[in-house]
Amino acid sequence: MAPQQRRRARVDSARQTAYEVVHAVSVRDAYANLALAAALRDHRLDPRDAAFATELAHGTLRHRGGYDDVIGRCVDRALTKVDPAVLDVLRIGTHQLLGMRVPAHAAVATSVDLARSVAGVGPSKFVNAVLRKVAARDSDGWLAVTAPAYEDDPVGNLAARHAHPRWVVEAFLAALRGSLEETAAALEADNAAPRVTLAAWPGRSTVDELVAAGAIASRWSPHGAVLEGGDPAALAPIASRRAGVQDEGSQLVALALANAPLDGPDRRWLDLCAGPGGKAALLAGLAGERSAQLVAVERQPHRARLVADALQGNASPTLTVCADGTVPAWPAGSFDRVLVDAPCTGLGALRRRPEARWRRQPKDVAVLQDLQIRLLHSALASVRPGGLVAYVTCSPHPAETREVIAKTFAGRADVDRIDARPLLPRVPELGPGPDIQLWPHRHGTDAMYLALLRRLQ
Ligand SMILES: C[S@@+](CC[C@H](N)C(=O)[O-])C[C@H]1O[C@@H](n2cnc3c(N)ncnc32)[C@H](O)[C@@H]1O
Repeated sequence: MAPQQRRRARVDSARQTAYEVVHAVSVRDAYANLALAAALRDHRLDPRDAAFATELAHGTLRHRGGYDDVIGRCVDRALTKVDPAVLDVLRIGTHQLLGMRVPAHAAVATSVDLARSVAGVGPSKFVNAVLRKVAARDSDGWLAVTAPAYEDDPVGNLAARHAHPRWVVEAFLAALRGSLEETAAALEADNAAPRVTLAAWPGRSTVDELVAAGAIASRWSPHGAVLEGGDPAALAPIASRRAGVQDEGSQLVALALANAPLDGPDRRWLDLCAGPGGKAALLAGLAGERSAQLVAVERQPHRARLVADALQGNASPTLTVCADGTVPAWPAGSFDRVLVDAPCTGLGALRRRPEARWRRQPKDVAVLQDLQIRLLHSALASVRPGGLVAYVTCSPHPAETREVIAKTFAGRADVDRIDARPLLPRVPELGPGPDIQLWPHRHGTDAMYLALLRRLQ
């Protein structure tokens, strides 16, 4: 198509912004939050248009699997044969039709304009024809076609209804010990935007300062505060890097490790998987209050730099090391407390990463489990006898949580499990123990998992 032909279509900036984000995720595997921030900057949208573009991009990405099913029933070829740019326009149009209150004529007309702009006149006619078919039913009408009946296949029904891949629903159901009702609540919670939570890093700022700046003290973390609206970066403690944006669940698991009773010395703390440094910043402040020192390890150089930045300004000395945590670069038994915040699927943080549920694949789990077990063995080698190890994931998938613990324990008589629940005495519904599972639908936090272990000899 000739460039002048593309230029003729008038596309509003909000939809153009959403398209750029959705397309960057589709073809470049971009992170939606980074792509959205860049696109919002480029297009300088006013707050109302920015909110519309954000909902359009996030909603489209969140529901992508379900929308592809609908679109697939409205085209005469496999979706792999549709131009990726055109497919993304169709997805954005479908979200306006089925997920937002955009009138059908506006959703179709603006999508036709967008298709003409990004792909040409021919594809814009195709988009018009397909979206008219999509518009023939509403969301419930399409679910009646695409979702299996709950009575026949409850997992398939929940997957379609709440826009999650089937394997993720199965993992949540297993983590929630077979409760379909709670699984539905967990899936629903994943589709709501989380509140912005802040952490006042001990020794650098206080919750009172965050409250004075407009936030509300958190329910459980004594270092947390919730910002109901506005840009967190505009708050003085955040701008001056004395506080950070951090989910309350992340704060709670770090606090459980820091507050667990420990016999003997308590001077050397290790964060084995520290990038980008949220928990390290909190732990470093807590360690400093007890004259302990935090060593933060991260394998990726650019993420190790982020850790060093986050720790800059900590009241007591810290050390950031760029290294592979599975190969300890320090003598065995060097540390008193060790955090393994293991690389994981991130299925516990789907609220913040709308595209992640469709990007992750079941085969990722086995690869990650192998690394998680190796990191946990390494942590157990790094802690002194009597010392504590916290194994943490932001995933509730049993293969990344209780299975990792069970497999690591197999053949080891030198490790004990500690009931972590009493360490968070005010937090309800932590699970049957001894480990802790937080959930968005129960706690309003990411689905963080924590197992606390003590090295015996
Ligand atoms: C879940 S993230 C940690 C989040 C971090 N604790 C925070 O609160 O900001 C896991 C991190 O482990 C790092 N990682 C992966 N493999 C590693 C390894 N073998 N050794 C050390 N770090 C590793 C990843 O690059 C990633 O930054």
